[in-house]
Amino acid sequence: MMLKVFDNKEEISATAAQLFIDIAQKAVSERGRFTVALTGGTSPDALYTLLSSPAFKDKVDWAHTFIFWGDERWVPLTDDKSNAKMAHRTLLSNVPIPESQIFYMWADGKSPEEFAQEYEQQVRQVLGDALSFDLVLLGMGGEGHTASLFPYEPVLKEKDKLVYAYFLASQDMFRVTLTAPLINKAQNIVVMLLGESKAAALHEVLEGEHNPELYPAQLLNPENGKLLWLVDQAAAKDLKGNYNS
Ligand SMILES: O=C(O)[C@H](O)[C@@H](O)[C@H](O)[C@H](O)COP(=O)(O)O
Repeated sequence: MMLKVFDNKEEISATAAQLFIDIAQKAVSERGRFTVALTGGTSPDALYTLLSSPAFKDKVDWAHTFIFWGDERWVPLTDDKSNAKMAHRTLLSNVPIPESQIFYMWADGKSPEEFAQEYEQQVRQVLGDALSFDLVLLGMGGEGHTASLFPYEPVLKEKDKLVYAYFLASQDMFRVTLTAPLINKAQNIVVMLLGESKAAALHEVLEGEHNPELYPAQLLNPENGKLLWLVDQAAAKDLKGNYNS
């Protein structure tokens, strides 16, 4: 695990954009394609905008890029609550990626559970036996959830399914999420988080007792890949360890 602390969102976004490009270029040169799971929330919008800007856009081989999501709210893509809507507006509508290589976590007229099974098949088809994303981008909520791995939900104990759908009663909506076992097969997991509201949870996740039921982000533990936290000073303020050395 590595953690880097930055002064502001611009610096986090610029670092994440360069990482995205480096990982994409390495994946395409070694395996002929780049597979990435995007994240929602407000943390990645500047990253997505940067990636689609003239300075960065041509550095990613979009024709060989496959886009998935770490999690999604079960709402139509036009709904403001859709994680994909923001990614589409800031990134995907501005880069030359084939529509067939964008795997939205939503389909009309299906149950979320049925959809999750189909999404798992698509993940298996694209990732092959290794089931390893080149990059999984994530955020973290102020109570320690990541993707749609929310505290005390049965999804936290899922060992077999790669993609899981369930009704999140506290938010009165269905969620679809990659499970921890799949996320942990990734080559690179990058978690971006900003703001004081994340500070207590970040401290507990990284330095508190192991209790992933309460702090699901503790489930992030890549099998062979790397885990990198990109955080701002406010989110890092309760950390005791020295991570920047
Ligand atoms: O699906 C969701 O409810 C959100 O996408 C959520 O998981 C978000 O990613 C984190 O809470 C971090 O949010 P911020 O990036 O806005 O801090």
